[in-house]
Amino acid sequence: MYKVLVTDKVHEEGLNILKRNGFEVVVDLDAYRPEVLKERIKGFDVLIVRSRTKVRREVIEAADRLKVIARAGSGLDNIDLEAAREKGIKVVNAPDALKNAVAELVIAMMIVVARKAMYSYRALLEGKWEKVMGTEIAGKKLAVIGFGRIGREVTKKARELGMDVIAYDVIDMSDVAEELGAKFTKDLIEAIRDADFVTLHVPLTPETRNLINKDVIEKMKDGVIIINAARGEVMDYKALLEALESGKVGGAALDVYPEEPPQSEYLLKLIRHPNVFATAHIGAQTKEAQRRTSIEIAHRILQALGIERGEVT
Ligand SMILES: O=C(O)[C@H](O)COP(=O)(O)O
Repeated sequence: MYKVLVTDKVHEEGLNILKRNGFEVVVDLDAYRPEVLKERIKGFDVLIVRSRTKVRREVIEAADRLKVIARAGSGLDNIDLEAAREKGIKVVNAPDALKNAVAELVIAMMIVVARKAMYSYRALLEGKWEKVMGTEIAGKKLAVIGFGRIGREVTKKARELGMDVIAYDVIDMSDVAEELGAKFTKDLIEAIRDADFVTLHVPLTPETRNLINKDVIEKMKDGVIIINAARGEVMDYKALLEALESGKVGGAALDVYPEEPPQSEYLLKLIRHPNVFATAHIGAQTKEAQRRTSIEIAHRILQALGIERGEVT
């Protein structure tokens, strides 16, 4: 019988699929801490995590039976893929299940910041009636940085709302962009240069760490609005704070941070900035996405173990 350890909140529907297949499923939400996980992992064949659990080399090396690490979500930056590969442990994720949830949040964030709605709301809480003046998103130019599943979903929705989209990626995807009525470039600066809105959708890798740095921000249009629902580390938030303070950046919406929850002084300053709308990594936090993710991940686990047919990517 396969034993599964779940260290983050995962929808029960996917876990029930595993149980129906004879798996023993143990949910231990305290085991996400690396020092606990190192011990707890022993005896388990499958580990299911979200972004909170960091599956580092020490954990992987301490595992004695582990065959599959399942990321109930998309980003794999919290898993040491190299260490897993070395031990022959398969890593699976569910990149399709949450793209709509993230894309909807990104569209909402663009509108909230463009309309300065967060400012009006904060003022209202203080008893002030602030009829702030905003801008519309229709007819504006959006740069989508990273043209994977989420970037493409954002593009689709932004086009429906009348935005002009330019997509950037390192892989040529001009055909897909054309189908969605967007332009495509492999040149980051070309993508951001004239954009009114910039939204980030790259995975966190050594190549994308700090991708949106001070130099890149300087090349953006004055008053640009930046959205980050990808990973905090892909952008230099100290540079963003400076750019917000100087007025170079007109506003920002952030769902992710280099430390979660954010505690450093500059991050707290950033999320308290009047032109910032910030949320707590809720991109994939919808009932629909969590349900779909758990089901997708259950099937990928069954496939990885050869119980069900299908390709494991
Ligand atoms: O990469 C992801 O799947 C998203 O960022 C969501 O992360 P979470 O599952 O930790 O909420």
